[in-house]
Amino acid sequence: MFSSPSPPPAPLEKVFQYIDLHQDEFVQMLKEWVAIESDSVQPMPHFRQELFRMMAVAADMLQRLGAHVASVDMGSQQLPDGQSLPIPPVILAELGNDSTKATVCFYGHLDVQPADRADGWLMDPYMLTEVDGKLYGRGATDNKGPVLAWINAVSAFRALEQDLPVNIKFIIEGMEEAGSVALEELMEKEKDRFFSGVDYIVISDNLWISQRKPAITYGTRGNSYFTVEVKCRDQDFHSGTFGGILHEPMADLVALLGSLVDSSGHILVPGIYDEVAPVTEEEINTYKAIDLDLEEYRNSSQVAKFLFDTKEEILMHLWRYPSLSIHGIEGAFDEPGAKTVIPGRVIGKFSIRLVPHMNVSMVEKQVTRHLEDVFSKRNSSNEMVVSMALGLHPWIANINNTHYIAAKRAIRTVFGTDPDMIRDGSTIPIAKMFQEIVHKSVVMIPLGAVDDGEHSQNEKINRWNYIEGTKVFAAFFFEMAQLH
Ligand SMILES: NCCCC(=O)N[C@@H](Cc1c[nH]cn1)C(=O)O
Ligand SMILES: [Zn+2]
Ligand SMILES: [Zn+2]
Repeated sequence: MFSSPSPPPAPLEKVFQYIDLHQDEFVQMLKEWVAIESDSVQPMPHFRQELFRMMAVAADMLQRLGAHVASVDMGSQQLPDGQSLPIPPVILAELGNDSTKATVCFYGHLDVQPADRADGWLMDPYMLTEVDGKLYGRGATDNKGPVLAWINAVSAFRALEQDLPVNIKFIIEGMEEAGSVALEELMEKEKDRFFSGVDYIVISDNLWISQRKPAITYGTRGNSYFTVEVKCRDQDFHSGTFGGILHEPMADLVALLGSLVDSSGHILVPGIYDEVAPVTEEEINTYKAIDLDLEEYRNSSQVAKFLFDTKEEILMHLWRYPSLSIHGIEGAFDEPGAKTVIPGRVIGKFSIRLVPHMNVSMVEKQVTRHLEDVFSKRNSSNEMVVSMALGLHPWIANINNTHYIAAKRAIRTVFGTDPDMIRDGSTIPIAKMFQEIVHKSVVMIPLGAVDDGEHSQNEKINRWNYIEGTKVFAAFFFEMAQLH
């Protein structure tokens, strides 16, 4: 699949050698970062302390590299149970201020998803463990490895006393997995200050679609997340005493949830597909060019059969069509055993992944109207309340922008192949914020392979991806300077 990469341009040769020679140090650094339990999802003081420690370690490292570093106080987070927890600082750092050079800003996050050995990890999730070139540990690929790869690339130039080809800025947060709490306000505040001199944004917080072939990401879906509450009363009922004489909340809710999507994945909410961008022939050709082995993908996902049979259909339904997922029911009886309960109040949760040019508030109206219609036909005496808890916009970029060209060249230099040009079916809300608030164009340069298992048990990054990814970032600095 790959031709062997031609030798890197002379200025990069030493940098690549340096990266190869120092790879064990880079892995050791990742080990130290993974050992910090910077879980932003579980609202416990221990994890918050770890998050603060993580941000301090990163700030210190950037300072030692010679960056000017500000750790911005983000205030506190009010939790639904009344608890208030401090938000870890966001790092805004800059290295170089040469007006003749391009300024590239890297966004990353150092918080992680929860991880517990008892959930099925084969090793301590906070002890980076290498097996067959795979570096297992929570945060290894999401997102500590890629953040470190960017820093390693900068440090290689510094150690060799080579002039950095671009000015670098960093925005690094510690609450991404909890929804990037308070980040939007910071971006509003900083758009004419920290971000004013930035030319391009790079994010490396997603994965390739292949195990071996690199990729560049130019779009993500958005998400509108709904809750639908059906309530009879605040207490449960005995089904022997009340079964047969009630409109049961759970029966209403199951009918409501069952009205949303059919067995072929088609969303049944009227009007929902109206604004979806029409498919073009040119676009279909881009999906054809992508190197996806459907059988390998299906097998590694442990799924018997997908809803669609061809690569093009699968990619389109992941990236450029909306999808509706039902996530769970709060208040439902979900324990083992045969409890004869009728839940008195239940809350269903589902979300719709949004694509260009769907509009969040239009989707909110369409979903609410549809659920009200279905509910009214049931003549239920229960109360129903629909709310949209999250409304995240889809993001799509122009792949002809300079930083896309630089990223493609950098990947070709390191891997000897052109990248897959991909979109991502999930949501990285900050990309749209950069576009809408800061008015900067984003390129996503993922480093991890499709089987890295972000958010899952046994998350890993391959040593190869981590080290070659470090070279990609170094080559990217060089290519950006050539194109500027
Ligand atoms: N590959 C990057 C994944 C980032 C991610 O998991 N984002 C979340 C964000 C989100 C959307 N709705 C609620 N949170 C995702 O689920 O897409
Ligand atoms: Zn992430
Ligand atoms: Zn994540």
